[in-house]
Amino acid sequence: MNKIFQQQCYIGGQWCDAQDKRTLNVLDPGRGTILGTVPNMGMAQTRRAIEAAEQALPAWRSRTAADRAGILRRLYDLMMANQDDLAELLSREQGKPFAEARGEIAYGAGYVEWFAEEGRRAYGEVIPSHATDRRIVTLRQGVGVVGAITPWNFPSALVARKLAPALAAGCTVVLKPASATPYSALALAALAEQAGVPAGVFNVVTGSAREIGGELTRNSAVRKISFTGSTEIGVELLRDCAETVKKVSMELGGNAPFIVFDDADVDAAVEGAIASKFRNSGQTCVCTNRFYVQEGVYDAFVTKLAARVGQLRVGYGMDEGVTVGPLIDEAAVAKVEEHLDDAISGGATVLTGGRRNALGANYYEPTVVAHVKPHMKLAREETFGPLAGVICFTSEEEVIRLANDTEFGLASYFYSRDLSRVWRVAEALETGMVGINTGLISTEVAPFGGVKSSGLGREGSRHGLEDYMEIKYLCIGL
Ligand SMILES: NC(=O)C1=CN([C@@H]2O[C@H](COP(=O)(O)OP(=O)(O)OC[C@H]3O[C@@H](n4cnc5c(N)ncnc54)[C@H](OP(=O)(O)O)[C@@H]3O)[C@@H](O)[C@H]2O)C=CC1
Ligand SMILES: O=C(O)CCCC(=O)O
Repeated sequence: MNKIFQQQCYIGGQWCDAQDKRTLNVLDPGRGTILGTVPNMGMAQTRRAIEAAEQALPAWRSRTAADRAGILRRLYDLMMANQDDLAELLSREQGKPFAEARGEIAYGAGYVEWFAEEGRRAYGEVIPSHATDRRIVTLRQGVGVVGAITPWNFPSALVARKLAPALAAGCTVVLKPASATPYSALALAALAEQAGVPAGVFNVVTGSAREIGGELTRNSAVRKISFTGSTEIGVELLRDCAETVKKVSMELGGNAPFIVFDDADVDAAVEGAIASKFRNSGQTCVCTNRFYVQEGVYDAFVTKLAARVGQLRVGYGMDEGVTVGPLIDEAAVAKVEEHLDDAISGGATVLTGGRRNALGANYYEPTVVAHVKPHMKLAREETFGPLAGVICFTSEEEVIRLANDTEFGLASYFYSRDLSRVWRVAEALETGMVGINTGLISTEVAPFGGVKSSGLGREGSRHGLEDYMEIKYLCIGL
């Protein structure tokens, strides 16, 4: 554990403190205790990290793709060899159950392995020419220095999902991880160092979001910003990136609908609902935020869902058998309470849960509420917690209108056994990702991303590499 538990930042291949030695405490959300500290850096040290990334860029981008792939492959091996230690660190700083944390490490490593392979296939093209004395060729080249900003809900996998395509494409990276969960990112930097990632190719800066973010977005040496987090901050970053016309990837908030039609397999839908709603205690941007169940199966679905949710075991992430950990902080618990109070005051009924858990301030019981109405807060705003509100609907046309009646467009889910309906509904839903008869859609081989206010760009799949590359067109006179 000692090798990967780093409490310093990583800049230009050196582990370092803030210039003025200021630090931030990092808490264990499950116990409220202090896990350690990290440097509280600002603008000057971010600039230094960008300079280190700029200096490392020419040598890194001129290595062969196979060479970069070999280093990424070693990083993948190291992540898997250290899976348990990484998972424990992740569980302690973020709160998710250890088994889920192990899953996140493997999921993140999957991106590293995928992009190690995909980087070798960054082909250009030869285009039939418009003139007999010219030839047209395109090259795909890495964008340059990348600024990456990641959230606390997947502190390891979301770093890997940005770092791996960037490095595979020949870019260098300055990362600002979430202040609540910096250790998983610093652990990846330690493993990247062991894997042979050269000094300056991957830099991690912790501290003031405004100062670090401000420098990353305004510095003209940074050619791309890749952000995962709230829509509010994403919009601010987009505005700040406009001045230096950076390429951007934005993976922002969601409000995923989960629709169960009368012809669905209700038991399968209940299992899908558990996976999609209660993963990471409901703190995932693709988590279901509102359930729509058709009138013919409504009662059966809510009864079975409540019974199944009642079996979930709330507890400290590192304790055996725990399936739902704490939320990240008390503000997150307060948001769940606000959404539940709003629903109850509008006539919704609690079927299970509906209160804080005695384990501590950040724990909340997994909750199911029935007779929810589409105008209620829990159906309009991202709850980001273990609260499942179920709305009854009558027709396909009505539910499509309700599902699309949101500024967000990240993920959606539906259950149906009617093939024609499957195509109709999949095409009509205004989201970047649709889970059909499944509640789990995340994998490194598929393009992850949203439409509308849920973001720009795709992560994972061959499209994920594209987001870190530019096309250069060569017109060759003969
Ligand atoms: N799409 C998703 O996966 C996520 C969505 N959310 C949604 O957002 C809500 C709020 O969560 P929150 O953690 O506050 O999300 P934020 O968007 O505030 O944080 C995400 C990341 O952005 C950083 N950040 C914050 N402000 C700035 C800034 N001005 N410039 C540059 N970087 C900045 C944060 O740093 P720091 O930690 O230092 O503040 C963190 O690294 C959640 O309840 C949820 O609804 C949250 C997380 C992930
Ligand atoms: O919350 C997110 O940003 C999504 C990360 C989890 C996933 O990839 O499914």
